[in-house]
Amino acid sequence: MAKFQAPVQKNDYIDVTFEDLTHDGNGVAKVEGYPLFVPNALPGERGKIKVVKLNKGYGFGRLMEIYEESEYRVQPECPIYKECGGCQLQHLSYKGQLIAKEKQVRDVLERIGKLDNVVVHPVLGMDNPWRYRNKSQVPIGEREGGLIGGFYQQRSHDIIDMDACLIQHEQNDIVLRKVKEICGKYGVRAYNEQTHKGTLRHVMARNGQVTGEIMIVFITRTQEIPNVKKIIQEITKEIPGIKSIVQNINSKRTNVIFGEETKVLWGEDVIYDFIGDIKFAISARSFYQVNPEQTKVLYNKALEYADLSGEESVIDAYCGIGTISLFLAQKAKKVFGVEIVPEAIADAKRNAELNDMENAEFAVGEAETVIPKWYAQGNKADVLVVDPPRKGCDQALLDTIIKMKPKKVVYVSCNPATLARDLKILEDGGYKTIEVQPVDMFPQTNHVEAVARLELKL
Ligand SMILES: C[S@@+](CC[C@H](N)C(=O)[O-])C[C@H]1O[C@@H](n2cnc3c(N)ncnc32)[C@H](O)[C@@H]1O
Repeated sequence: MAKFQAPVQKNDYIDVTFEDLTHDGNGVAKVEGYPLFVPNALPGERGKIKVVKLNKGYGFGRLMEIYEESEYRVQPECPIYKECGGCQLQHLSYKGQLIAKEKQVRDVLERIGKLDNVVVHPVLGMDNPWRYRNKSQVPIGEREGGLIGGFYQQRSHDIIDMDACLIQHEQNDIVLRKVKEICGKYGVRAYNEQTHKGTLRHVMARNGQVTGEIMIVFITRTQEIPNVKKIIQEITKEIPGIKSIVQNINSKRTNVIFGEETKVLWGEDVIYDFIGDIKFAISARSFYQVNPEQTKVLYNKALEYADLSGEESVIDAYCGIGTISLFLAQKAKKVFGVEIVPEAIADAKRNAELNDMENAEFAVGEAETVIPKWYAQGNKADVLVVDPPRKGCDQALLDTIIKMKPKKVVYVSCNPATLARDLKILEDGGYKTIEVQPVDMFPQTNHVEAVARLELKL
């Protein structure tokens, strides 16, 4: 077999023009068609790079000098942007981010979904693309006897201590600073991955941005937290708005954050928040969208695409705590939600009651198991909504949708690549993708959400 020969050598210094941006925020330059991915470079820029790694079909470079800057390049706002892995696009203006995200969605729909003619609308962005996150979840470490907490440095497990995160709601910054200070003062040791000793692994803070209610979750290796009573006393005194303090125990040697056991240390087991007029109870383990302002935009778009008259039976697959289900239930005859996390389904049932909605029912289980079972029992939906995790829908669910033939499918996605893959399967199975609306739920990062409207072809 012929040995692979790249048109450049490792450690070469070369001048390039950047043509594109990858989905993970790297600039792309091509040398004789061979792509080189370069962090921090932007489309339209010219500069000098050092070639640092060569793979068979692509390589990596380091940006050494920019000769011509993109009109969209800006100074990153955050002082730890370079070290922290949380944001990838702070060096691109917000207008530039929206243009790049629209292109990203359009490109994968064409490349993976083979959908050349689908209408992709401009991304719906935020007026203020900062301080939007309602949830902060950080690993805890130690330095000079005190506790530190923040993000892992890119491609490492070294913790960058963080006092403020500019995409985080200010309330969560305050909570995290206080928790580090108070727990450190009372002798709580951070968990050490190497020795598998110490107590505190992660801290999660979540706030209801409409209600101002706060939940803190301590994720610990051990059942006991030293001086826990004093810690709680001080936290509840120092943090206004605190409604719930919860402990989750994860005693395994693992990268997975949460363990199986969750117990309430103080206050309620949930906090409450509103999206639009609907009130939601949110427990520690339940998924809840991190950007509430844009969630309303996203759910209203899903509701618009479902185009309900009040007579429809609707299935909401991957329903979480029933957020989309209850939005749809306002306009549908009946909504059936399915979700794999039992705590989330308990929240969903509580949420239906909380809002006096009697036309929503919820089931625990895998969407790909429960929905085929419903179909086998003769149950059908007029409209089916899916909002899967990043890996997209399971093939068994897509097969059932194709057999069940709901007139409309609304696909909410946080990963354009799996969205495109699944739309292709649904298109091959008799659906037409009419339009796709990207929504920027995650400004400053490379992530983008999108909602697609599909109709059954006649
Ligand atoms: C992107 S979230 C969407 C949740 C909800 N629609 C919302 O907007 O808040 C995906 C949800 O799917 C759930 N999930 C993951 N795999 C699943 C599966 N195989 N079957 C059902 N639910 C699943 C997750 O627990 C999570 O709540």
